[in-house]
Amino acid sequence: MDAFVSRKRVKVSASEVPQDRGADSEESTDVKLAMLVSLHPECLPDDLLDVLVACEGSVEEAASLLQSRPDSTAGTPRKRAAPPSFLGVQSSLTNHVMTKAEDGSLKPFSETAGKKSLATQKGKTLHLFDPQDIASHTPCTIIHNFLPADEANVLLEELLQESQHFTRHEFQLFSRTVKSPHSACVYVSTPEEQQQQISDYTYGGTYRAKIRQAPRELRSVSRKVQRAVNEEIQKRIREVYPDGKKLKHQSAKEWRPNAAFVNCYDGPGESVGYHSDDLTYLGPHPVIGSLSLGVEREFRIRRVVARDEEAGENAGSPAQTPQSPIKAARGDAQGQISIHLPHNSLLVMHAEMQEEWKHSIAPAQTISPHPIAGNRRINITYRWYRDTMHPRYTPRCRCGKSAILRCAKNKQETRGRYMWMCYAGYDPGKPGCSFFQWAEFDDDGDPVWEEGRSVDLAPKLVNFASQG
Ligand SMILES: O=C(O)CCC(=O)C(=O)O
Ligand SMILES: [Fe+2]
Repeated sequence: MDAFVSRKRVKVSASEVPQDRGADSEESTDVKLAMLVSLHPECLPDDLLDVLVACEGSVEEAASLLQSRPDSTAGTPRKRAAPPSFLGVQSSLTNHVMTKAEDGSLKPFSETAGKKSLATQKGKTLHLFDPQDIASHTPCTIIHNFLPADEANVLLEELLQESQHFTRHEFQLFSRTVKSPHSACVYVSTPEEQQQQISDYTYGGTYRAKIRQAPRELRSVSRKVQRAVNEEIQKRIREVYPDGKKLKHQSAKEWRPNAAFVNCYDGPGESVGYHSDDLTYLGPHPVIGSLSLGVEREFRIRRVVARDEEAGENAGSPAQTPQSPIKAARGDAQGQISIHLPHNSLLVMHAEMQEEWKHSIAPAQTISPHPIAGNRRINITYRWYRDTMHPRYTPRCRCGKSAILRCAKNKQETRGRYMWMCYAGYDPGKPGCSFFQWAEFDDDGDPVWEEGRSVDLAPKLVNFASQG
């Protein structure tokens, strides 16, 4: 996961400043907001943003202001509104598009707006349930009741057992150590890979000590996930992408998961802030298969709006770029879309997702307990790390660490280009070296290195499905 964690921006000298570095200032607002959300998951992000603005962007001041105010104080951010009462009711997932009305209650979308244009407004949430609506208006597709019921339960039980080993990612916020508002663990296929992940791979810029070998059900289910995700990718290409062709830099190969992040959200307050997933090992335009088990929760997404797009003539009407082949719900540049993820649903985050959208699991005020998981939700994101992006091949910054890959978002001239950056830009408290290099990829999204560089030495991660 590309961390919602704080990333202190490193100043680089003028000669090293790429045109798009302005993207960072926009990013940092998100990151600052994510910090506040992780500190105050009970508050609405919009309200936290107001506090952040009032404190002229100082997270430290905003955090101390929020801390010092009793709940009853006027101006204190509102507590989150109660979630819809139909949370957890999987059988009603047909053709209901709900949106929040002025008074905060959920109303059928048809009552609050014209049926055809799925419009969201700043600060509003558009709730989508129907797989067809989700496929048409978001960069995701969903399959409900994905596994046979028994198989889903066995997998859930296995991962609930595993969850005793999960840890909370810790990060530094000024003088405080802040913990991620949910626990997680990374899984790979073999003990050798486990070691390699600990020593070579970073997550959101930091090395992780907790990597485990994928247990039986997690691997076995991956075969079904692999098949379904490949089918969904082909369907997406045929039905949605321009000229029925894969996106530029999207891999043309079969999607073969070889790593999984498993998250546990224990209770309604646990969450993950808005982020996009780290591209460093996935490469450009990755596809991710995300299986949800246990308590139903809301997966919220919002499109990343470049500053020039927001200020310019496209404001309120997101551009339809080649990478963004679907016309997103109008105005969702400002509002957000909520996709409800019931037990045993497979969400496919398609190739256009990570570069152009951010996603989160919003805290809920109430949840419907699950008969096996109680208050817990388990989520597995099956990922395919590219052999060609092994940390032995990717550039090292002047700190001697593997650089991280990011996509430029802000300026029209450079939007969509990729860059290698010093990992410390993600790790607050570390000065970093301000390393920067544009990243070049071929049409299939594999890196193009300078001539003579060998890329056959690193051990390849083993595909889960190829294991017994
Ligand atoms: O829990 C989820 O559905 C999303 C998790 C996620 O975003 C991640 O692991 O990067
Ligand atoms: Fe994520």
